[in-house]
Amino acid sequence: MKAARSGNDIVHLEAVSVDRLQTIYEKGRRSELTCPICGSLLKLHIGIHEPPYFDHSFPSPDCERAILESAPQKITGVSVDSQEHSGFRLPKGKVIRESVQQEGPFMQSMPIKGNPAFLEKLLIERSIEDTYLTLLEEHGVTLDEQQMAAATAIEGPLLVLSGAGSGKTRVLTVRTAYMITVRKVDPKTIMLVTFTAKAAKEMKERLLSYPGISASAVNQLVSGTFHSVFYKILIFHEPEKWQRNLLIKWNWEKEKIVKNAGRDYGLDEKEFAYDSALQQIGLWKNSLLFPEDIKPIDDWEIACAYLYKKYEEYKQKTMMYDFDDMLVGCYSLLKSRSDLLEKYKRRFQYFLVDEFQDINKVQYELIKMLSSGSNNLCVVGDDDQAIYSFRGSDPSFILHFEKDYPAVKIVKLTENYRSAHEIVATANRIIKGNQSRMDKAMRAQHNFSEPAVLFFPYDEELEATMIVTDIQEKVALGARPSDFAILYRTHSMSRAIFERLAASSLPFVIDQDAESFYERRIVRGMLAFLRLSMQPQDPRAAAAILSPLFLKQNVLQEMKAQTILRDCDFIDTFSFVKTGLAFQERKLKALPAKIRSLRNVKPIIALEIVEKDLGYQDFVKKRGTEGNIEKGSDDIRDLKVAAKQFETIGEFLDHADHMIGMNKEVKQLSKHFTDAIQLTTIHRSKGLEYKTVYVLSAVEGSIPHDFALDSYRKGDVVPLEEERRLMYVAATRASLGLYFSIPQTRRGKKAFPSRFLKFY
Ligand SMILES: Nc1ncnc2c1ncn2[C@@H]1O[C@H](COP(=O)(O)OP(=O)(O)OP(=O)(O)O)[C@@H](O)[C@H]1O
Repeated sequence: MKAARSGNDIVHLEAVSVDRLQTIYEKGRRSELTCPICGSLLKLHIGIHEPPYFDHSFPSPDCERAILESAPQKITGVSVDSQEHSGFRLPKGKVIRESVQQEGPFMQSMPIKGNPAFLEKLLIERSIEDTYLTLLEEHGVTLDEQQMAAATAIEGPLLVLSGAGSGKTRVLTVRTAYMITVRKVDPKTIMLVTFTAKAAKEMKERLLSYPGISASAVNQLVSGTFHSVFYKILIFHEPEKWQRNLLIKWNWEKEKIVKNAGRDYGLDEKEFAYDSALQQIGLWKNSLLFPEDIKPIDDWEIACAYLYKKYEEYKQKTMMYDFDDMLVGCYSLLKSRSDLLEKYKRRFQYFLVDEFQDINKVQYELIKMLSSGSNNLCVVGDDDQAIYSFRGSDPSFILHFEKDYPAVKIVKLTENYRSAHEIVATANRIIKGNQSRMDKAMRAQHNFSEPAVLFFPYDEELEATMIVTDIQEKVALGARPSDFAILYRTHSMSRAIFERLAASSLPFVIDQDAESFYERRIVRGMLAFLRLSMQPQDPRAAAAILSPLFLKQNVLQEMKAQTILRDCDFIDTFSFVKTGLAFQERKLKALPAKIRSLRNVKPIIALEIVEKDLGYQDFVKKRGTEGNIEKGSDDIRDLKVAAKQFETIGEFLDHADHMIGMNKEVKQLSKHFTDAIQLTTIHRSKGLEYKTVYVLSAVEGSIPHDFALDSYRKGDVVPLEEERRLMYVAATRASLGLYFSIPQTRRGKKAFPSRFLKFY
């Protein structure tokens, strides 16, 4: 149904501008839309596959006909008491004739076309026949020709280039089983390194289910992450140096140490991005660059290099160490003790390294050193899925593996067992745009799905609505919530989808470290102005706006005293604050009236005032939050998009508080839910698979991210290529359904489709 009554107005969808759809949708949720004919409640349905319509549960034939035939061009602009149409009288109401021209009509979704046709796989004669592999096949563990080659070539260096969904986990486990059962390799001499502890556990469990593999053999394998394997070596040889209670486990502990050092250096605790500095320190360390090796190129690196030096000194003095020290420590130990190195070279004869594309310098050097005796090094990875360079991972180790190991045998796993043909073909077209990669194309094993879909919501709000509606439709048809994943480039993009899911009855899970959008530092600071306008007596709201006003925290004491002395609220006290700077005091005198004015305007206007009139924009720029990935100014723009839906400051703040509470609740539930929609970053989705995947905001600036575009403009293509790999990883998580959202506006500005999808 295309028309609905909203108060005294008749809303006709074909005459509604696309930017108003979300507001109309919200009206439906609040039961403010009715059928103009029979008065039943209506909801606006905005899904992905069909144009929006009003959902009328039991329409009478009269409702249907009258509405169907009331084309907007015939009735728009007419303010009527009642109107004769096709023999029916439409009740009193002014038809909303909107500015369709203003933002344009709703844009219909479209399938990605032009993929090559699906080719049935030809049955290839097997060249490797092996009794054990036949036995495994009888257990349901089949291998294709390439997988078999990778599983059985156990001597010498081997690079297994495993495309997405090509069964590398299967290859690694079968290879291990094959070595133990057929080639009689002593499990104690096998080192199996995985990217996560979970992956190691899963592999061991799979191995145990294979014929001929005993629990004791599995227990004797040396397997785990780089950290766990090398830490064991360290505590065996230097127990006094690596005491467990001296391990710095958490980031907040590290932050405390560097913040102390930063204070002496004059860095502001609230304003300096210590988390990014710690990331930079880790990156240097994992690249085997020590404080004395750093040649800083700008102020930021000078500050980080200072903190790095102080951080290392602190650890040395207190005998403490962190996770990065484990690898660097083991590297130094083996470098300085040739006797030990020889011992381990003899002990380990076979090396298997998973996710090799994400290896960093210290990990690579360790493995190279240890395997230099036997030379039996098998590395498995996909250069197209290298997405961790910000942590020091370096895809050039996989790309140039042949240089270090000229005798390497390369096996390419190109059969994709996970995703349907249309998804694989789309992913192939995405990744083909990268220059720096090994040439290969994945081939799907089945063709059981529709093409991937592009859809074009007006903004982030409509994007969230359309996705949730689509999931609701699919769940109604029998899909399980855990079939779905909603993936995004950065966590801050998940605000709207979180809100829409929270308002639905669909179960969903989020990452444990995912903070609520409304708790982000920049957002919290901006909301504090609004809070103070509503609660002028609240010392916490007053304290929260001191930094943005470039005032020291101890000013609060003076303000508290003033509230008592002058019997006034905190807003008034700003005009009495003495800073010794005439221009600042003049500004502060004008502040109370401005802050008080906020409560009487719409939230979006209030935020504009805070941003421009009250200097928040300057504060964000000056505090140095305009870093690489997360920009403070983006948070402001995101907050303004969220605020647009609310009429009063009170409603908006209640909503923000409710969402902060919901975030905690959902995180708690996320620990227990098994059948739930997954909301996560593309980085975190690596290695996982879902039936249906939605990729949020596949537009320029989001993916590829702005910082990669900046680098590209300056002539550096490397970050852009990593962004393309991220898009590839996102696409290849889907087995049956893949949706890219291309909002027409993002953060309040016109958006342009991601260059990675420019083939449609
Ligand atoms: N030879 C095979 N025949 C049938 N199914 C297979 C075969 N090999 C692997 N699979 C299945 O294909 C899917 C993908 O395998 P797996 O998860 O090991 O891929 P992957 O290479 O690790 O993927 P990614 O790198 O994209 O995370 C799994 O469901 C696995 O059981």
